[in-house]
Amino acid sequence: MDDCSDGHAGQALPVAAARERLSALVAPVTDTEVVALAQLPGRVLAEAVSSPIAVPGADNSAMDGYALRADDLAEDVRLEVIATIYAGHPFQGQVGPRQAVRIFTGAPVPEGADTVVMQEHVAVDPDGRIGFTRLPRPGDNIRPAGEDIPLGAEVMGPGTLLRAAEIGVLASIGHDRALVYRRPRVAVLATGDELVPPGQPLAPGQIHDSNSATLGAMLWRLGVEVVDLGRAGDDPQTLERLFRDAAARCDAIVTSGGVSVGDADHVMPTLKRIGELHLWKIAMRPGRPLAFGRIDRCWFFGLPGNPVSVMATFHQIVQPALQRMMGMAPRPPLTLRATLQGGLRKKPGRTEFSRGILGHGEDGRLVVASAGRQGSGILSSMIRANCFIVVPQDSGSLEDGAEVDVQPFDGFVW
Ligand SMILES: Nc1nc2c(c(=O)[nH]1)N[C@H]1C(S)=C(S)[C@@H](COP(=O)(O)OP(=O)(O)OC[C@H]3O[C@@H](n4cnc5c(N)ncnc54)[C@H](O)[C@@H]3O)O[C@H]1N2
Ligand code: MOO
Ligand SMILES: [Mg+2]
Repeated sequence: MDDCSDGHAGQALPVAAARERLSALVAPVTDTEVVALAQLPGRVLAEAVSSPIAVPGADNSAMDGYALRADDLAEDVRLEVIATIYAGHPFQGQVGPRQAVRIFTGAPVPEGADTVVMQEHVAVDPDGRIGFTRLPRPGDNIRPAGEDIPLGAEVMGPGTLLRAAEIGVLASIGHDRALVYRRPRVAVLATGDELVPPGQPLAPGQIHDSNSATLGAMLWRLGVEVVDLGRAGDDPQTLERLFRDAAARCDAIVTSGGVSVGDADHVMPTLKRIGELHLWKIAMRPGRPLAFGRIDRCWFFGLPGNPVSVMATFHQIVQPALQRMMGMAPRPPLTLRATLQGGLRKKPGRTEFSRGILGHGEDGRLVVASAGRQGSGILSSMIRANCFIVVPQDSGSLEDGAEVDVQPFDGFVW
């Protein structure tokens, strides 16, 4: 059965269309809060930030050496050293003709001087005067005021994901906090009568719930607030109660399992009954029977139960939508072209995200090979893989040597 009887979603939607539908519906969380620097990694900036200062604030030395006047650059000249300047200790005086100052990296260049010679290129006479063993060019080794950030420059805009570099720039312009969007609160629920939490023994027919752990890790890496709802059995009443509770206090719910067409698959009908179903089934493999909708103001992502389907649908569908909720500017996944080694079996009909191992061939070109068996229950192969090989929906099997798109796991969520 490939139909969704409410008419919202008939055939499985192509991946690009599913992404478009989600991004048209899901809006950023609008609440903001002020957060201190140490808590900023992974947060999203909610305002434009301009620099109240120039960075650096003054011309300063890039080397340990001597600051002097370019006019005095000559082989046979001798300069009198009139002061020593350390970083943090500006010199108030002037450097006149035939004068130099001893200067260290980061120290402000005094008035009159316009060139720094590194100390390795200087000979010091017994009387303390200096000459050159190698002549610098005029202006050498001076970092001009504002060379990193001019006074008043806008350094980043709203929607910027704050990583180490962004947080460092905020610090460099003197900000010890930033206005950021509130982190979306995302509930995680694993469904299935067979599920037992890790740490407890298995009875016959049971399996450990790995999806909660995988989803928790991916959501943590993404930077949302995770609410772990644990596990629910395949019972519509229980699901309804948990969905309603989560919808009342979360911005999104991510479930796994029970979303296909089996008699114990109650997630999609429950969502339809108590909320809105916007989309069911995406033409992707793994991950076809994904259900997306909302309950009141809470977005709902019903992911398939198979562990690799969870990771693939999270990467392709859930993550971009949550990034949008986080207020982030869209970041399409990095896609590279590589030469396939060894071929790939595929039937036309769904875009396939095959686990691949990407590297360089002998001629230096990018090559990719299958990470092994591609069953959607084979989670351990995600450890070996370092990319998805993206095989288009209408494509059949690919031969050895075919050119393919690959999406490297970017270290952000994986
Ligand atoms: N007749 C059809 N059967 C199936 C179809 C179909 O189109 N027609 N689609 C298949 C595809 S594709 C997928 S994907 C799965 C999705 O099934 P569900 O979302 O209903 O997931 P479950 O049936 O609950 O579980 C599938 C599989 O995953 C294991 N699982 C579930 N939860 C967890 C967990 N938290 N941790 C680890 N493993 C979990 C579960 O035991 C099952 O083995 O449906 C196909 N069937
Ligand atoms: O869509 Mo499913 O994840 O192929 O087994
Ligand atoms: Mg099922």
